[in-house]
Amino acid sequence: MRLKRSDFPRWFVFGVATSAYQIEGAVNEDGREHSIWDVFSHINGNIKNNENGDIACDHYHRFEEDISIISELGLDSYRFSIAWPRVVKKDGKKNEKGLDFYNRLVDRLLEKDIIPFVTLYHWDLPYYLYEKGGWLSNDIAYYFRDYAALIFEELGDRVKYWITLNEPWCSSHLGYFMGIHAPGHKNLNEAIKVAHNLLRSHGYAVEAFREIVKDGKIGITNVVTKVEPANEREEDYQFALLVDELINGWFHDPIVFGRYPENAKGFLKRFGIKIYENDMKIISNDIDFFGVNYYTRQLIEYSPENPFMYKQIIGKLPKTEMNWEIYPQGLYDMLKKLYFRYKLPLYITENGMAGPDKLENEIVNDDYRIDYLEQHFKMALKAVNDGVDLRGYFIWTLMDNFEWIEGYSKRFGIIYTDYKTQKRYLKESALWLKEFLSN
Ligand SMILES: N=[N+]=NCCCCNC(=O)[C@@H]1[C@H]2[C@H](O)[C@@H](O)[C@H](O)[C@@H](CO)[C@@H]12
Repeated sequence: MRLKRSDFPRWFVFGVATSAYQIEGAVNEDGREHSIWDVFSHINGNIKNNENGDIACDHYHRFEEDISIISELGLDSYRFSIAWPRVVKKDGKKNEKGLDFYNRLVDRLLEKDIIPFVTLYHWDLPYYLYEKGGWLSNDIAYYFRDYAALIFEELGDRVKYWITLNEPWCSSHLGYFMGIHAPGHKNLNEAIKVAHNLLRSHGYAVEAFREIVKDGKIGITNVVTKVEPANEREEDYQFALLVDELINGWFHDPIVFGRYPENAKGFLKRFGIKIYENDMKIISNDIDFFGVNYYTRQLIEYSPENPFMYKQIIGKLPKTEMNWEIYPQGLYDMLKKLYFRYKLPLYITENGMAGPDKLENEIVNDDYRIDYLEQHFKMALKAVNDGVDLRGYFIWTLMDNFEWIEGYSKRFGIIYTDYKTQKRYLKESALWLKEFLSN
């Protein structure tokens, strides 16, 4: 039975998502300062083919065209992020030209009847703050609060949906423990401290938001991975529960319950990791929704010979170009788990896949992406019908863009980006989406 837009409630929002560093380019234009990703991507070996976001999709100059495509597809909303280095200069003063770009972007969206959903931080920390300690410094929360307040003042009259942070798990664990994201540190103690300062920063921004944007809604977006035992063994089950707390609960519980998950805390303490509990009152300032970025599941197996006594197993389901299993059931499971545990409205703020997309005669036949999206749409609808207060779904992503350490080798877009010409081509999935949204 073919899924139709009218199967969803009328108020359900369909959107598409991007982030500043992945699409804007113009990294040295109009006084933009450098971010930790500008520095990290220019260090040889960090990014596949030593690529970087210097030009990306040149969205800084092509945003009108890109918004026209969003409008042409019939999407309700567009989620994008503000580049902190573009709007606050090293001396702390605001960068008028940077703010002007986002004002024009928002105004264009509103002209086209597209609801702006703004992410304040999607990983591009100003490098001048990193030099002062960055997310490791207690003071970062006050810098973030001041940056957030500036943006709320600037755009809050027209933007009513806000996300403080995108995926603090990635910023802390990939950036400070695994070292594969900027700034490339490999220290679990640092990662846990960074996670705490990210949550503190989130809390201070929410406090500022309540004073400045009285009629707005604010939340935080976490990547939510379904964690399952690799086998039916009790130990696998126990470690799956633990990993679920470490990667999911760690970034949700403090915001709703004002405390970190117990098992994960005990587990980290046994490895000598210092746990921070200050500012839990600020961290647990009420929010209006959780953003859910869903991609796949993780299979966990008890493995005593490993330092953390477990290991991740690669499952047997069909995979995307990122080698992530395609597992729509996990989306449904996690939407139910999040909603019934935290009782907060949810938006799927990212879901999508990297595919082997080839442009031939100006066509990209990505029927695998149509199937992926339809399967995940169905799981979202199932969750809504089962009582989950799910209010929208944003596809990751609008157009192929800079996929972090994968550079431009991975294509997640429903629009194909030809980086040589900067031409945009609607993939079959975009044409399918347009048809889906039209009925
Ligand atoms: N096992 N396992 N894997 C699942 C863990 C995925 C972690 N990466 C993300 O969530 C990033 C998120 C980011 O917001 C966006 O900027 C990225 O472009 C997408 C695609 O990569 C996703």
